Amino acid sequence: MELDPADSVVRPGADDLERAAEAALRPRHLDEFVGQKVVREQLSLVLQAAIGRGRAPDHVLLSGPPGLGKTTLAMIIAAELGTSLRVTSGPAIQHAGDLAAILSSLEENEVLFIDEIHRLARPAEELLYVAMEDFRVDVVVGKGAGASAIPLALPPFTVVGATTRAGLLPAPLRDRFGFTGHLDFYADDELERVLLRSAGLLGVPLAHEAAAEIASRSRGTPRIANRLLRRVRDWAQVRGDGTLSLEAARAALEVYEVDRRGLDRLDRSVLTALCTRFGGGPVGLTTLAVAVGEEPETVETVAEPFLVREGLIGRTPRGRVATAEAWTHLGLSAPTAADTLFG
Ligand SMILES: Nc1ncnc2c1ncn2[C@@H]1O[C@H](COP(=O)(O)OP(=O)(O)OP(=O)(O)O)[C@@H](O)[C@H]1O
Repeated sequence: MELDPADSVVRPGADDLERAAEAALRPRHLDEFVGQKVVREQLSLVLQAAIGRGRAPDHVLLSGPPGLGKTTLAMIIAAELGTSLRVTSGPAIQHAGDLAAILSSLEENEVLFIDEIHRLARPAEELLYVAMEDFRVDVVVGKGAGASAIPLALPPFTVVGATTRAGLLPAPLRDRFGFTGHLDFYADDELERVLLRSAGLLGVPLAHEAAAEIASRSRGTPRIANRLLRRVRDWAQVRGDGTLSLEAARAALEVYEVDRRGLDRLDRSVLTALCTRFGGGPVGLTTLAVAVGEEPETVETVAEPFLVREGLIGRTPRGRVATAEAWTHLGLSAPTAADTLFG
C-alpha cells in the first residue's frame, strides 16, 4: 500500500485527532513557552502594559510556518489577560454575516483568535477592518434598494490573527495590528526542552540523549518533535522496556523512516532521483516528479520546502539542482567536472 505523503510523521500540519492529543502538551503561560525569546519578551511587554492600564491590548498578528506555536500563543494571551478565547478561522467564515455574528457576541476584553486570517474572504476582511479600528460593526437590515446599515457598537476586544503567509495579508488589514510577532524555526536545544517538558507531562522517562536525537530530526518544529516523541513512546512500550533511551529513539525513528536530518522517504527519494538519475540536475520539476512517481505539486509543496531550507536542493532558472551537501547526505560522491564533460 502506498503511503499518502501527507501522512508522513514529519509533515508540519495536524488533523483534529492530533490537535486533541496536542492539547495536553500546550504550555498555558508565557514563561512555560519554550524559545522564541524575542517574540516572548515583546508580547510580555504588550500584555503587562495592557493589564496595568486595565485595557484590552492592541491586536496581535502572529506569523510563521505551521506547528511553531501560534495557536498556543493565542491561548496564552487570553490566559495571561485572564479572559476567554473565541476561536475561528479564515476558511470557516463563509460570509461577512458569519463574522458579524461572532463579533457582535463578543464579551468585553475577550480575545478573538482568527487562524489562517489570510484566507478570509474580502467582504469579511473589510468588516473586520472597521471592527478592529472603531469597535463597530455595520449590521445590514433589509435587501436590495431598501437595505440600510445600522451601526452596532462593540465592546473592546483583541484580535489575535495567525498566518503562515504574512506577505499575503492586504496592507490595510496588516496595519490594524499593533503588534506583529514572527515565529521562527526552533534550535535543537530548544526542541530538547520542549521534548523533556512533554515527556514529563506524559509521565514517560525520556533520556537526555534520546531527547537530543529526536530534536535533531524534528525539522525545527515543536509539533513534529511531540509527534515523534509519541511514536518513540509507542516503540518503547511495545518493543522495549518502556524507557525512552537513545536506542529506543533510533530504532523507532528507523521504523518510521525518519533519517538523522529529519528527511522521510519522499524527501530521500526526491534527493536520490535528483542525484542518481539526473546527475544532480538541473532538472525540471515535472520530470523529477515523474521519476519518483508523485504529482509535481506534491514534490513542490510537500518535499521541496524543507529540502531547500536544509540547503540540500537549490532552485535555478533551469531547474532543481542537488547541492554538495545532498551528495554527502546520501553517502554518494558528487560528479567531478570531468564526469560531467565526458560521462
Ligand atoms: N514554544 C513552545 N513550547 C512548548 N510547546 C510548544 C511550543 N510551540 C508549540 N508547541 C507545541 O507544539 C504543538 C503545535 O503548536 P500550535 O498548534 O500552537 O502550532 P501552530 O503554529 O498554531 O500550528 P498551525 O499553524 O498548524 O495551527 C502544540 O502541542 C504545542 O504545545
